[in-house]
Amino acid sequence: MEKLKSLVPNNLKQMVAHSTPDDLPLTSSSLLDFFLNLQQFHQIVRDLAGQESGLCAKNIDSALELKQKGNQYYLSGDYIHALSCYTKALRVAPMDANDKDRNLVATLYVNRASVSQVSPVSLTISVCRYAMYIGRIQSLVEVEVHYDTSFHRSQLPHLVVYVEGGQRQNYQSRRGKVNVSLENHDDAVHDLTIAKNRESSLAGKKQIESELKIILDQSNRTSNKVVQHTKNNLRVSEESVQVQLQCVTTPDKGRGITSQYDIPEGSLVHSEEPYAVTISKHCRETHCHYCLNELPADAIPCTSCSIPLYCSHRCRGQAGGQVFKNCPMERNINDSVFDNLEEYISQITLDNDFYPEDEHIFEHKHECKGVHWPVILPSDVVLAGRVVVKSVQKNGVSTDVPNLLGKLELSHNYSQVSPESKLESHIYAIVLLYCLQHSYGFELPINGASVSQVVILISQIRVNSLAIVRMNSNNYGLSDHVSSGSTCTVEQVRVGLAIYTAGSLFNHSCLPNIHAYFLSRTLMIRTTEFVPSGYSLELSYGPQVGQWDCKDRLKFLEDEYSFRCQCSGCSELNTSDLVINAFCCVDPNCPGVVLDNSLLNCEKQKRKHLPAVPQCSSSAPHLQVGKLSSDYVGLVAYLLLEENNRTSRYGPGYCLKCGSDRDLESSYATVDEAWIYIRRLQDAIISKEISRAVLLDASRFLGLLRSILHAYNKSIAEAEDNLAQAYCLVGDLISARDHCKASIEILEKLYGHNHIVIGYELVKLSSIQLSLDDHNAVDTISRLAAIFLRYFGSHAETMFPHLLFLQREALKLRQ
Ligand SMILES: C[S@@+](CC[C@H](N)C(=O)[O-])C[C@H]1O[C@@H](n2cnc3c(N)ncnc32)[C@H](O)[C@@H]1O
Repeated sequence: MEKLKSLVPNNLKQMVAHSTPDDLPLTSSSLLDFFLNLQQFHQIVRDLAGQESGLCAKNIDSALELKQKGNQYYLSGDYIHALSCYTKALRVAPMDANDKDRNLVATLYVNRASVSQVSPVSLTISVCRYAMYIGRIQSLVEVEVHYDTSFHRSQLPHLVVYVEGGQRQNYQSRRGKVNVSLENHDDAVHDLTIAKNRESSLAGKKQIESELKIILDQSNRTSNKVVQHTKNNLRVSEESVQVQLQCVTTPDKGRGITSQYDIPEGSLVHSEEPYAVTISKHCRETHCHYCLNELPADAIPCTSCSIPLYCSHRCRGQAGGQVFKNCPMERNINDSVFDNLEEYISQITLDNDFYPEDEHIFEHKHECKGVHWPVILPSDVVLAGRVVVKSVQKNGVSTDVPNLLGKLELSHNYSQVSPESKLESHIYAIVLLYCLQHSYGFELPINGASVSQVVILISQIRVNSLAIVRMNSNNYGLSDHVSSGSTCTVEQVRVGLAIYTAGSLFNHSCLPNIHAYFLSRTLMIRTTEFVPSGYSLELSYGPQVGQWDCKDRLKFLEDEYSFRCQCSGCSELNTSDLVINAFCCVDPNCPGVVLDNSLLNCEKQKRKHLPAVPQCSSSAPHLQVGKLSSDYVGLVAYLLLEENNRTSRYGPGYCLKCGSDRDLESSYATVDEAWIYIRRLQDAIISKEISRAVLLDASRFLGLLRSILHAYNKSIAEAEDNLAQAYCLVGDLISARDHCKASIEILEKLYGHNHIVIGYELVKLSSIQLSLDDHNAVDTISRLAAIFLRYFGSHAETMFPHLLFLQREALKLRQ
């Protein structure tokens, strides 16, 4: 893209750089004319969209080689590697290739099903997952599914389902394997241990031992993984939205969403399927391209180009614009397994049981054949491509792009974006339209009008798209010998980008009263506090009070979304913003706050930016200065920032309470020095080599930080957290617990006691407490469970399966 940019003549660049939405048809057609006469442009489009140069990896020789390797692994009893080889072979096997007079793809599916003691593992797992859903796991561990060995492409597997009676020889072993697939590692280890004890042959014992080792490895890697694919899918329909929302126009934020009635805390207020989605580039090999959940070992590639991978036939079918009949997820929970089992199995295995529906768009078609552009163009541009294609598919090929996209009615920020960004979106719009025409082949008019619409669309996507995230967990530095597999910290991973038409109407607040999360690709929105009728429902687009100070939040929102935030967090004083990056008073007995110039100015600005109309404030009560009569810091700062009280004594570097002067320059120098030692500790944590000297230095400099920074400064919380992690690693859990608590104490001041961030921090604390057999873990776990319930409601365990483990442990401690 840089190449194309450099070729644009200066006068055209200037014209585009200073364009307004009204000029777009002219600037777009001028740039289009220029590119059409440019050899390099046509070459770039050919490289990006040409199927001949595509990534399509179909190759019969590689497929046969991989199949051969898989067979060798299979014969040697290494089923995990066999499965991996067959899956890789499936990815590259041409659909029509034959091997020994049989269709190669069909053979590979049979081979894959034969893996794991000829029990078709993925099918058994699916059956068990279904059984789990309807509460019949105990009876289903005895189900076996057989493939007819004559399975051929045209002749789908003949399935026999029966309850195992007398054959209990391998029962525990098989159940162990199923449990592994369900990430139910404790049970798997238990089952396999029994199987090993029962197994009489030496070879059999060895094999089970190797499986046990794999499970323990897997368990270490995934025991805390938060997202469970199938559970995600299954639970979507369990809870329905009961609240009637309305779209209103607000004076300072454009359209927004309110409720006509009071809404209790923790209510599900919105649920929506995306209009269009695209997978994050770093997740293309690890996550399903349709539901965005993590891929299982037996992933399924696109049959024609083998590039996108799916977690199931169902997802592949849906990406191909098809839906299943009688979705089993919507079944009555009391349905009998055996009434539905055969039907269920046929649904998850038979491609021909799909049928197309208008609502389901063939998402992948225009990106098929291994073309390069979905991998190379930025995610928001690829998403723009999906929106264009969906519009065309829904409304017909002949319709004009301008009319199609108008229906989305999304807001945009084209007028406010930088000149550089305007030029880029022009270039991307032209390239995208040519790529779509090349690889998808629809008759889309490419002219000034259509290009300008795509320029606006890209701008709309930048303002309105939501990043789909998954929660992932890490071991909190507890070494294996102390962790007993129970430790966990949570981080968010972006797995996709999506447009939700109604979801994009929710405005931003740095003190949000709703929380968005995703089950597969379904957006869920839930209130995190009581919302009175008529109040705005606002989520956070990223930054929140407690996370960054006000000036950093404002900058982020200006840079990313081109608006000056008008939320109550940015226009009313709150304790968090005053203390998050503040210094303390030089008088150790004074609790006052010392701010530098930029922080002080930003806090003073809040008074100027108070909105004309009283806000529907969503701020948590404990953060509102007006209600902070008991919070000394907040009250003092409030009074001193009043215009009347503004004297030079209360400028930058002065304590806002007593007026004592702090030397900011030397304070900054000391803080910088302290951070050198804390960063050394962070590096040591990453390398897991923590020397006593590094630990002692970091502790000493934490003391120094505490003597300079305000007691609620976020850097202290971070340093405390680092020390907690380091002490975990060296096995000093008592010190780890103290530092962890100290960090939480600060974060509670910044975010409020019931914020989800506190929930995640309490997960760490409870892990340490459990490892210490500390009975306070019971309270910590019940507190964090209440927070998760507030943010995720009935989906809490789906989003965070580790919760179940923690609750079980709390129960044990109580007994
Ligand atoms: C995703 S849209 C939300 C719906 C939008 N208000 C509309 O009318 O379509 C995001 C845009 O809403 C406006 N907005 C959202 N939150 C805001 C806030 N806290 N302060 C000011 N403007 C806001 C900005 O113009 C932003 O670019």
